[in-house]
Amino acid sequence: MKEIAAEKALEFVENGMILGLGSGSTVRIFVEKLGELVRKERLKVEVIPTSYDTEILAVKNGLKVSSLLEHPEPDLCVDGADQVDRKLNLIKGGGGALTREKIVAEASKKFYVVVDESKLVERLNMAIPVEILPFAYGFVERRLKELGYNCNLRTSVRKLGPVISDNGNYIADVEAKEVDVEKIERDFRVPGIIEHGVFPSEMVDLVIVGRRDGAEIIRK
Ligand SMILES: O=C[C@H](O)[C@H](O)[C@H](O)COP(=O)(O)O
Repeated sequence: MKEIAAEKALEFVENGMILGLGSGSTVRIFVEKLGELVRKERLKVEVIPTSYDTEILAVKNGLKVSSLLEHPEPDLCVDGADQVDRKLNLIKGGGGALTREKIVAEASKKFYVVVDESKLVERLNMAIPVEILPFAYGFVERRLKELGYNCNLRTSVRKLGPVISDNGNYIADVEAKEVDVEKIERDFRVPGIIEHGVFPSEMVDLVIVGRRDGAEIIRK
């Protein structure tokens, strides 16, 4: 179903485009398919990856990697999500790439999200990935606790200590009693929080949902 969503997103790619590339398993499929398309159709496309993972994959698939310095306004950003609600608010950052993802999504003229149907939820309800400057961690944890949130530093069985993001920061998964998008935007304005994984629906142009029987496009 991820493949169906990725395949559909390819239909929006045009010759000459600068494409923001998100991160995660759905985007990985999109990147491989994009590489094939660019080779086959000899398209001139440049990409701006949002993680080392996507960057390496893009290069291996023959895509020309660029940056926001050269192209501060990409034409289209394609990215996955961990959860999507009915209004098209998202939670992202399951892979810890949320900060660069939010930057590239916001910089781009269009932001399209590719998900399989398991990501659609009535209400956002998972812990929110948050990128935190290590220097500030103790303070951020305390402040979030005062505001009623539970902060869990992300760890991995393959590494001692906290997971470190591509930007050299900690990633925490923050439990909220309720994911109220506007409240999160207010509450998470804490010095030391670099970015959080709630992407408000205003950022999103459309969501492509891969289903067993084909792709569904949800617009706002
Ligand atoms: O940090 C990771 C990203 O936000 C991903 O886009 C998100 O976790 C969805 O990934 P996947 O397509 O693997 O479910």
